[in-house]
Amino acid sequence: MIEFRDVTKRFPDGTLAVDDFSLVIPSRRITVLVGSSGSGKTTILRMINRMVDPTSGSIEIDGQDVLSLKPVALRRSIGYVMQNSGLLPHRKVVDNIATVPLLKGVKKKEAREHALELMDTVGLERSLADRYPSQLSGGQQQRVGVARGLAVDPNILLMDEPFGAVDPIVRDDLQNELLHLQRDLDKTVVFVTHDIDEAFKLGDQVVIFRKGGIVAQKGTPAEILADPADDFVASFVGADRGRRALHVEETPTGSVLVDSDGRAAGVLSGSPRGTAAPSEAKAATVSVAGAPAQGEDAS
Ligand SMILES: Nc1ncnc2c1ncn2[C@@H]1O[C@H](COP(=O)(O)OP(=O)(O)OP(=O)(O)O)[C@@H](O)[C@H]1O
Repeated sequence: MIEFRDVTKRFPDGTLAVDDFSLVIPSRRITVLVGSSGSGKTTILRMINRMVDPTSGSIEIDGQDVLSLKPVALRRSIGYVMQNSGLLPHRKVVDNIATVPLLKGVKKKEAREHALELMDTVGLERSLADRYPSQLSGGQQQRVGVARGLAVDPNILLMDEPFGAVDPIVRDDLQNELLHLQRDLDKTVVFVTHDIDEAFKLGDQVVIFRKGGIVAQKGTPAEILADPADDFVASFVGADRGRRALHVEETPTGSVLVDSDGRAAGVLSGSPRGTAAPSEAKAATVSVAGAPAQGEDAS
């Protein structure tokens, strides 16, 4: 579990990037930070691995204050995937993936072998191993970025708009692969995006920011869709335009909240079957399959 407590970040030039931010990020789930540009999402992400340190407040990973951990060691133990993949242009794919293990002293042969296995994991042909990043498509480069993020077998994977620069079809593929990976590898993923559709697709927990870094709402996608906190959230998630107008469909296993595209947005429980209408969903317990269990904190 990662916990932000009353965290504020003011940069030396006076910019208040994060103001009194608190959040619990459950282990082995995907938490998505989504919202306006400049609302502090990247700064929050970077405070987890000490690329940025808070001005006040605390950030704990499994009860340990990150400020008590050495920044370099912490950074090398947490996966980080960024937009445009951040690959080193003069290094082959396999060496890009092996960068951090090599820095940590893993033998070259072993690091390369593991890198090839990671190429399998993220759906890259091993025949691409000796290419340079510029010889790959954007989607392939992002997969290399994900493989590199996984190379130290981190418990935590930070992803800063990792799929922002690829076309919608490739993006959809990469999102699906991330969901599969998460199911198989059980990482704690913190994911930053501008795209609310991406946030709802990937997030077990979604945190919506408004301008000024204020948290407008946090919850499971189903909770947010069923009960937007205010007009800003309703507009941001499209609920006000009916784009996501929710209705309840009965299935053999219970009541399922379905959006206007026919996608299941969540499962309703706590209301008698057949009686839950969208407006009543507020009163019901809404949960998304795979959402964090209460009190779970192991990583
Ligand atoms: N090193 C820095 N020095 C001064 N101000 C900074 C620095 N890094 C970020 N900021 C400012 O802090 C605020 C939050 O930036 P941040 O990058 O965290 O937002 P964001 O929500 O990730 O934005 P985007 O979605 O556009 O990437 C912005 O006003 C930004 O200009």
